[in-house]
Amino acid sequence: MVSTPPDLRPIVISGPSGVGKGTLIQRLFDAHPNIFGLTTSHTTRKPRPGEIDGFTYFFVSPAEFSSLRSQGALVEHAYFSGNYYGTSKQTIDDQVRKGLVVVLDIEIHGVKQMKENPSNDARYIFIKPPSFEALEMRLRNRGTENEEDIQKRLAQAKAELEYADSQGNHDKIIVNDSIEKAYEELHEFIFG
Ligand SMILES: Nc1ncnc2c1ncn2[C@@H]1O[C@H](COP(=O)(O)OP(=O)(O)OP(=O)(O)O)[C@@H](O)[C@H]1O
Repeated sequence: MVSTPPDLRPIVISGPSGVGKGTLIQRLFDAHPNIFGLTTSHTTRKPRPGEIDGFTYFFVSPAEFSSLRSQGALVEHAYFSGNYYGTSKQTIDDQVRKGLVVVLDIEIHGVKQMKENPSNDARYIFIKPPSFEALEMRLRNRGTENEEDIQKRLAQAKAELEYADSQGNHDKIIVNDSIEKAYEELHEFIFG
């Protein structure tokens, strides 16, 4: 049976790096094919071999990115490691037009930018680690970052956790202790 969430607004999922956002989102997509849609970001980064323009990213020049930004075409944008990244209104609208519920996986600054504009009507979910130590262990066990990157991500995680602890910043906070329980809670929030 195809189940559709009762609330069709975009779902914004944030939380520190390594907390399990990607894992939870993948489960959601696998369990409910053709219900959710991901957006395609714009970036000024150069494509890597195998990356496809308009699919992996929309690859644009710094001038094009700046123009999109000044036109207000981006709902959120960030500068990371020498390049700009952003989500356009258009990519969200494209998915909505296909009848899909948009899921956005974005970091704290993006969440703040989206919330500054009330026309970005969305549901905000924060994924929290059971403890800071557990987060550090997950990041290390994942083995995809070097030590410097891990330290950067942990410093950023502190700011994200403080933001999440302030009242009213998210519609739902889920502690990802057991992945099964966290997924159940996510599912209940989205479909309940
Ligand atoms: N509940 C859990 N218990 C233990 N390990 C977990 C749990 N949830 C996820 N993990 C593991 O933690 C690691 C980080 O998960 P994931 O890559 O989904 O994080 P993320 O929040 O998407 O990170 P990033 O923002 O850096 O992409 C993975 O190795 C994943 O298998």
